[in-house]
Amino acid sequence: MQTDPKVLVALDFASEADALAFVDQLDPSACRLKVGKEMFTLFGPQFVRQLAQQGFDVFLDLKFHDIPNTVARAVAAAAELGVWMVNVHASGGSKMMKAAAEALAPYGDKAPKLIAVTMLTSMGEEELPELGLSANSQEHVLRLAKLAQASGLDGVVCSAQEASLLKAELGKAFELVTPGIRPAGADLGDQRRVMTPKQAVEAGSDYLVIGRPITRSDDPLATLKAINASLA
Ligand SMILES: O=c1ccn([C@@H]2O[C@H](COP(=O)(O)O)[C@@H](O)[C@H]2O)c(=O)[nH]1
Repeated sequence: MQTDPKVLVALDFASEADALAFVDQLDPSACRLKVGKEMFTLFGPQFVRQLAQQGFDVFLDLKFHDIPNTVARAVAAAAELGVWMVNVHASGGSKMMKAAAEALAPYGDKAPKLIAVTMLTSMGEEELPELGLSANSQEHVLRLAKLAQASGLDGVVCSAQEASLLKAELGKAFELVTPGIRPAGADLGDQRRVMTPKQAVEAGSDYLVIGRPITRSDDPLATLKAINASLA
């Protein structure tokens, strides 16, 4: 068993009972859990507390993006919930990210890791011009990641395709959380900038966010076990 599991299973279920039945089969030493917008909107903070009480590290993936005061209060509320990681959008800017980091300072070593979303892994480079951006995806992600680092954040959400560049430019300690992970041959769904679990870790990903390839697999436990084995 691992002491610092790299796989964060994305719990994107429409039913709380189905999610809890799935979680009951998991071991906190084999994976961490991610709760996103669907489950938090449906089942709220009590659902998150329950996962934490079952011994899981929880990444609360609500991608806060608002004025600095609102985001600061939201990340502090996440810290009160006892989550392990929380995130904001880097495109909210440095004032917003600094306010979030300052709001977590009083929690000391109990503070959740604070990370910033750079460019969604569902987006392809060809979508940047419609946002008024002339950079390619590596340049865009690097720019936002540098801003997040300068704002005092612990790391970023990016695609594993940008991981080696970010590690080289921003150093080993700046943590990279990478969704868009697909075992070889798996359905991509709406993900565009993808890599396999093994490639992602080799490229420098610290944590791999994996949802449907595990939760919708015929045998989710066997799939998780195979992914963990591929990383060993
Ligand atoms: O850039 C991002 C940011 C967040 N996500 C979230 O990760 C999971 C991925 O699920 P899969 O089923 O493995 O595609 C999902 O909860 C997203 O909201 C992301 O995919 N990309």
